Formats: sequence, C-alpha cells, structure tokens
Amino acid sequence: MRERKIGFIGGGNMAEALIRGMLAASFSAERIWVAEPRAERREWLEEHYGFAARADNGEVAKACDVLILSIKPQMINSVMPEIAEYFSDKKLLISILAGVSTQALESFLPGAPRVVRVMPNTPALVGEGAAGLCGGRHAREGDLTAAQQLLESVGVARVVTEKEMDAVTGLSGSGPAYVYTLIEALADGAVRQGLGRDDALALASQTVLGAARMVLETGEHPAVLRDRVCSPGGTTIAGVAALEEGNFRATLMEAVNRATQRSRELGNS
Ligand SMILES: NC(=O)C1=CN([C@@H]2O[C@H](COP(=O)(O)OP(=O)(O)OC[C@H]3O[C@@H](n4cnc5c(N)ncnc54)[C@H](OP(=O)(O)O)[C@@H]3O)[C@@H](O)[C@H]2O)C=CC1
Ligand SMILES: O=C(O)[C@@H]1CCC=N1
Repeated sequence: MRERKIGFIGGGNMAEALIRGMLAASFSAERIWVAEPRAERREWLEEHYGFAARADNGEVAKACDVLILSIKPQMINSVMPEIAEYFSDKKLLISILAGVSTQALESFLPGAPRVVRVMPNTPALVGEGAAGLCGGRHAREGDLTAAQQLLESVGVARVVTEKEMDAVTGLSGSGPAYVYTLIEALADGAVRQGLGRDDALALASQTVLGAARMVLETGEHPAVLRDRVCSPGGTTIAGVAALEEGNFRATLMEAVNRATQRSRELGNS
C-alpha cells in the first residue's frame, strides 16, 4: 500500500484524521492525493500537510491506484459517476461512508470492481483509531489485507461481515462523540464541586484513557475491574448507584442502537 498512490475523494474531517495518522506512520506525502472542491480547504490542507490538493475528482481518480471515498453518503449519486469514468479492475476503492454497502458502490463502477468498505474513527489522527472493514464481491484477499494494514498504521482494525458494519458505525465510528460527552460531563461534575477546569479535564481524560488501557491490557472483564474500584460502603458504589438511577448503561446501549439504525437509514436513502 505504501508504494501505491492513494487518492482521497473529499478532504474533510475523517479524511484529514486518516491522512495525519498516515503521515505520522511514515506514509510519503508525495503518494497522497486529495480531491476537495473548496479552494480555502485545499489551501489549508496543502499548507499543513505538504501535498497538492486537486479540485477535480476525475484527476485524482485517474492518477491514483487506491481511492479512499470520503465524501458524505448523501453525495454518492453525484460523485460516483465522476470516479467511474476512470475506474478499472486495476484500481481499488476503499469507502469510509456510513451506511453505504459495497453492493451499492459496485453498482456505480464498471467491470468487476474491487471495493472495500471501512468504518474508521477520528482518533486515527493520533494513531489510536478503531476501525471495522469488509470486502465487496470482487475484492481480492490482498485488497482486504492492504486496507487492514493501512488502518492498522493508525490504530486497530477488525475484519467483520458486511452485516456487522452498521453496528461498527454505531459503536466505534460514532463512539468518540459519546466519550467526549462523557469526559466533558465528568469534568463538569468536578468543576461543580470546586475543582479547576483544567485539572478537571486533564483528570477526566486520563481516567478514561487509563480505564480503557486496563480493559485492553489486563484482559479482565470491565465488571471485574469495576468491582475492584468499589470498596464496600465506599465512594465509588455511591457514584455507581447514581449511574444506575440515571440509566447510564441503557442510555449508552440506546446511543449505539440509534446510531446503528441511522447508518442503516443512510444506506437505504
Ligand atoms: N467524521 C467522522 O468521525 C467519521 C466519518 N465517516 C464518514 O466519512 C465521510 C466524511 O465525513 P466527514 O469527514 O465527517 O465529513 P466532512 O463534511 O468533513 O467531509 C466531506 C468532504 O467532502 C467534500 N466534498 C463536498 N462535495 C464534494 C464533491 N463533489 N467531491 C469531492 N468532495 C466533496 C467536502 O468539501 P467542503 O469543504 O465543501 O465541505 C468535505 O471536505 C462520511 O461518509 C462519513 O460517514 C466515517 C467514520 C467517522
Ligand atoms: O456521524 C456520522 O454520520 C459519521 C459516521 C460515523 C461518525 N461520523
């Protein structure tokens, strides 16, 4: 993958997170192309990352071996024909679009198009992404491996079935937003009790990071780790009781559920 020209179609937030993570992982800027319609955004990307951004999707589609489709799902009907003109079985399309199936993408492309659908997340920007991916009907074994390697250069990547992709979207694609809300709310709670804002945000963020690493590195179930924090008659169980009263777990499950449903809707629209 590192030797191939990689072209992003759409230079927005998620594309930038992947690009920044890839550059930090020693991908050469010369091999990264971006198509982005807004001049101001093109200039900003060029200035910050040192590659030439293009206005024309066709120019990038023609020049690159691997295309990373990073437009909004709602734009697929206008953008895919511009790519299709230059697409062939020699090229690989990697889509990061929420909800849009490999079958829907294939229907725009000629021949037996090689398509891989991935659902990354923005922490890829700091090399801590969490992504799911699946191959389309004509994707070769090496295509899935290449896409997985690219995503693993910016975090963790799991191959899943296409049916599971909407749940991945509801969990890890959208998940950073849930966690930012959690961090903000934890910090607010401490500010309310008189702690300074900077200290509160630093301690809340590190607590989330530390707890996540405990789950990943000890291999213990989160409930076991939680029990070890809850001293009998102590402070934590009093806090946990408040979470239960507020339906914290049910609320998070519902957040994943709604985002998953929305991903399915985007695929059907
Ligand atoms: N944000 C996230 O956390 C994640 C997003 N995704 C997926 O990534 C995709 C992009 O999302 P996100 O980065 O958040 O959205 P953005 O709006 O930030 O990015 C979309 C980009 O596409 C550009 N664009 C608009 N029209 C065209 C066109 N005709 N041709 C080429 N590019 C065009 C936009 O340009 P302009 O500058 O004019 O707006 C913008 O830069 C979505 O499909 C989303 O589902 C997947 C995982 C996580
Ligand atoms: O909100 C969205 O639709 C995109 C997909 C996953 C994260 N952001």
